[in-house]
Amino acid sequence: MASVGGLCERDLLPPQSEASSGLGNFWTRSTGLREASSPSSVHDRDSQGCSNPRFNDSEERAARLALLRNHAEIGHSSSTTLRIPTPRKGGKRHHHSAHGANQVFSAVTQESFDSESPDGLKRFKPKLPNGMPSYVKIVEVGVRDGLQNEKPMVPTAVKIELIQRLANSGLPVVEATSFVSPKWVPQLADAKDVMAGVRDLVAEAKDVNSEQRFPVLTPNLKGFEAAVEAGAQEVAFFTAASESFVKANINCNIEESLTRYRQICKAAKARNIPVRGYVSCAIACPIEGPMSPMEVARVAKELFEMGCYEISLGDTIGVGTPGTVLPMLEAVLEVVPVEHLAVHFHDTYGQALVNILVALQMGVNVVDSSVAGLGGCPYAKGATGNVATEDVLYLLNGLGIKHNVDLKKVMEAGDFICNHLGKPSGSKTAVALSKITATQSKI
Ligand SMILES: CC(C)(COP(=O)([O-])OP(=O)([O-])OC[C@H]1O[C@@H](n2cnc3c(N)ncnc32)[C@H](O)[C@@H]1OP(=O)([O-])[O-])[C@@H](O)C(=O)NCCC(=O)NCCSC(=O)C[C@@](C)(O)CC(=O)[O-]
Repeated sequence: MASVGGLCERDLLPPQSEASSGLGNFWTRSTGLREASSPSSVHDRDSQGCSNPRFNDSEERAARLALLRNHAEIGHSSSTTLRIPTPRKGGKRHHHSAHGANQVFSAVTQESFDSESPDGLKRFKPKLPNGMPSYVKIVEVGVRDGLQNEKPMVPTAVKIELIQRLANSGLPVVEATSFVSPKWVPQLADAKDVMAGVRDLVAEAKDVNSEQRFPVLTPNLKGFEAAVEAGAQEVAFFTAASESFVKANINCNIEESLTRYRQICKAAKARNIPVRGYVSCAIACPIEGPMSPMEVARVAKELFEMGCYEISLGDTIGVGTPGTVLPMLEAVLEVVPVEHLAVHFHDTYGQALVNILVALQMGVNVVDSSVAGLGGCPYAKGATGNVATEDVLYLLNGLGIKHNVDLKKVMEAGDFICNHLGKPSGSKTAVALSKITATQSKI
């Protein structure tokens, strides 16, 4: 077993792992519905690049939502309530005495250990709620969303090396930079040079028909043309559910942003370039406060209908909890199929992972994250970066969900950029694992 810096591979796994194959079977057994498949390649996707149709029709989706409600009863009044039912036996609420509860607990824990772990270590077998995807695509946004918030200029060579390291970890998507106004985002003024530095990586990914993509942000046609000229093979644009945020971020209103993006979609379609769309402030806006799920859904639907193959729903300031994320996702799922959705959580209040769990339960299988939790929001004081990629990988490992990313290499990329920035990692997983030595570790 490989060991790096006192860390060995098993340290990178939570107290259970590698059981993704059982997940889908469990889903199929419990529901009688078709098992969701992992996308073999993003190139297999439909005209705008989508595959892995997780819900073919609204009946399946309704069935999943019904299942979810069994786990968490959802109130449909204006303030949503989540109620986790207590265990039932014989149709009645079942109350354990303290002694009984201990007996039940020890039986459960013994059953839950996997005695056939290949390395002889005790691991918990994943015991998952229904409806989880068997594969999750991670969209790494640290180089763009993370670094755009850093005041000191990061040298182009450091950005290029960071992209190379992240790509080398197996991450299927690494957002490389933004072709935005350098007056608005000075940190990314070197977009053209960054793309020149990763040109070989981008070309190689295309040549070998690999899954790997290096999209760039483009806020208008000018940015799109510059991105294409610099060799971009995929672009993303961004609007929001909040008028004030759109004005602050791209100096126009929501409708004007949609008009710009229809132009980009048309130009991108002519060149066969896949387009991703972001809806910021999907939960709340730093200027306007809480957002209506219906407005988030309306904007997401517009982006989907104009040709975005994926819509990423951003909790830009990281204020969401399952209580607000769930009704937002429900509203969006009414108008955009789940296989076209991604979630993008910032972790300001430490809610990102639990929100991701809710999204997974809803069938979403694309998660944006940022190495070492880099980032923030220039319009919201105190807002922290995206959920750390390392933390998402640890969660997925624990759930037995495939992701095809090497956590150790992501941690090394995180060390690289944190050393450069002179700041500690924002990833709890990276911090914890970096303190564990191979001999100490029992996990
Ligand atoms: C959209 C604009 C350009 C409008 O800005 P504007 O000032 O209204 O634009 P303009 O058309 O009047 O042009 C002003 C100047 O910018 C130039 N310009 C115009 N366009 C470009 C371009 N593409 N690339 C380079 N230069 C450009 C243009 O040529 C001109 O140059 P000048 O004549 O003054 O020398 C500006 O507001 C902008 O660049 N905004 C970008 C803001 C940004 O990048 N925000 C962060 C990304 S969003 C985000 O992080 C959220 C997300 C996606 O992660 C999800 C989440 O967390 O919710």
